Amino acid sequence: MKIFSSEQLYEADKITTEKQEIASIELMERAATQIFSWLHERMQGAQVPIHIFCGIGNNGGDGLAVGRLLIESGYNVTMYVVNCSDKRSKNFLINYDRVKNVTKSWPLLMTSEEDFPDIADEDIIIDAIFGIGLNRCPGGWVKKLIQYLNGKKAFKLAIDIPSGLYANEPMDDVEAVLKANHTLTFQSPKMAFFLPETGVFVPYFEVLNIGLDEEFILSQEPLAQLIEKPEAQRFYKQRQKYDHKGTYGHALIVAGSYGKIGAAFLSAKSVLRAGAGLVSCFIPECGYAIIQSSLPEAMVITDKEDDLITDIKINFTPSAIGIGMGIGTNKETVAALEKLLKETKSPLVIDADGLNCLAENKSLLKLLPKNTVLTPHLGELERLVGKWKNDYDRIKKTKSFAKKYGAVMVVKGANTMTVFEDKIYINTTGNPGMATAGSGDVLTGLITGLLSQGYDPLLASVFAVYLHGSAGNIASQEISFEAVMASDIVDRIGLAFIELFAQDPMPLSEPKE
Ligand SMILES: NC(=O)C1=CN([C@@H]2O[C@H](COP(=O)(O)OP(=O)(O)OC[C@H]3O[C@@H](n4cnc5c(N)ncnc54)[C@H](O)[C@@H]3O)[C@@H](O)[C@H]2O)[C@@H](O)CC1
Ligand SMILES: Nc1ncnc2c1ncn2[C@@H]1O[C@H](COP(=O)(O)OP(=O)(O)O)[C@@H](O)[C@H]1O
Ligand SMILES: [K+]
Repeated sequence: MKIFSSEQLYEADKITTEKQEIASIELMERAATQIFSWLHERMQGAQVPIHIFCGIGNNGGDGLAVGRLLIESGYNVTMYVVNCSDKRSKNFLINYDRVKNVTKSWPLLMTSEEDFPDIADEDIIIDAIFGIGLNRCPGGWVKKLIQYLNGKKAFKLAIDIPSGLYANEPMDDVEAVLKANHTLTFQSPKMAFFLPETGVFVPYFEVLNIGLDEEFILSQEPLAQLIEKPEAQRFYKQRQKYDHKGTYGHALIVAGSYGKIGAAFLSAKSVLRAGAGLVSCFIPECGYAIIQSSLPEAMVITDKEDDLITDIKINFTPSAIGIGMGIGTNKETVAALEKLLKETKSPLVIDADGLNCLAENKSLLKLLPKNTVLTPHLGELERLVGKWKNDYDRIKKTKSFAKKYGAVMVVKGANTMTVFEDKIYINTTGNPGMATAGSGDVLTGLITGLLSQGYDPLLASVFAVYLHGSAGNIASQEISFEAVMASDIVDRIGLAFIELFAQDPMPLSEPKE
């Protein structure tokens, strides 16, 4: 699924009404009907009080239209107009009149704190105050209203976007955003849903297709591409009957130091689970017996030093190299990394201390072979690109870093974001159970394993991130978020491959047109 900007959505809206020869009020009715159906399917006529807070723009118009449809079906609805300005939109006014025609009374007008209504814990709040047309920070009593609603336990459903958030810009005031329980958004998820600062206001969302012009949508370069199951399925390369282990490459993992040999174990195991034909681990001498006995499928080459990596000597050309997990940032190790960067022709993934070595020795960055994959978490990213003002500034900095060094940047976290050239891919799998020691090592192994099988660096990264999150999801479903360890993730990579092509259970009801 593609993520579009608010500007693109307004344009799509305009082109759709022109091409389909419909009035924009009809598009609003489509949108409102979808929201009504969503609610009706779940509420089945229940007389739970529903409070709809409508702004004076088209988001408010949506709210009024939803309210009217609910009332016509016998629901217990109260509508409020959050009268923050006189500039009511045309479609707001049409729906305002329609409400009057159906209910024989006007919605309640709110102009100050005195108008805030009582809301019980069991009630439902619908937020139609501001949509993607928010153009300044909600202030005064409107901000207080948002805070008042946030203080209520009632279930909060936001239309299009929680009020106070911009679709694709940083928010102004964290205190002036509605904390929605669920958001029903039109046509395309918004960028704000996937970034840590703003995404907390959108714990769950669904996209409603309101039939905007397909041709226009397809012609647009999105802000980002969301990676869900259908996209991931297309990445998968089928194995052929006469393939042999040579077909899938001989990968190299360079990892570990005294006390951190586990990083080599986890990443090398992950390389094999990803499907590489062979894996060799280059580790300090002290890890030899550990890896040989814990992972007999892997071959082991050791450094001349007992507890550090100082000189990476190998006698084969790896099909891919994953380097950096638990290696430390010792001077000799940095020198070993520098030599490898200068000499290798293999596709490369650099993680963890490998990234810290680069950050502490920025002159090494210009040695990065083109298309090298870097997998920083936010701490490591900051050491590479410097401090950022907000999530959008971080994206900008990551993009320019990726361009400058020709790197594929895999920025890890919830909704891991892969950045390459001008493109952004946002992952949808994974869960907080994966915030555990070594889960990043497993990801590096997975990327290395896919590179080894001939996936190109960008594809290997985006696909590995998806599979890694999916393995984490399977693990947490089995044993809880808390109990997941990196070993559990690595051992479910196989199930993640199987899940990729598993049929989803039948939906409860047929999708609506
Ligand atoms: N294709 C689409 O994208 C469709 C969009 N629709 C709805 O239209 C919405 C966008 O509507 P609008 O462009 O009218 O914008 P909004 O309804 O989001 O709000 C903008 C209005 O509020 C005012 N305003 C903005 N920030 C304010 C603030 N901080 N304090 C006080 N007033 C403020 C603006 O001046 C403007 O009058 C979408 O979010 C969606 O809900 C739907 O009706 C259907 C189609
Ligand atoms: N809240 C979360 N939701 C989804 N994925 C997460 C979450 N927290 C961590 N992860 C994933 O877990 C991995 C953690 O990697 P990293 O921070 O490098 O850990 P380590 O250094 O311990 O291996 C990343 O792939 C990250 O995307
Ligand atoms: K809203």
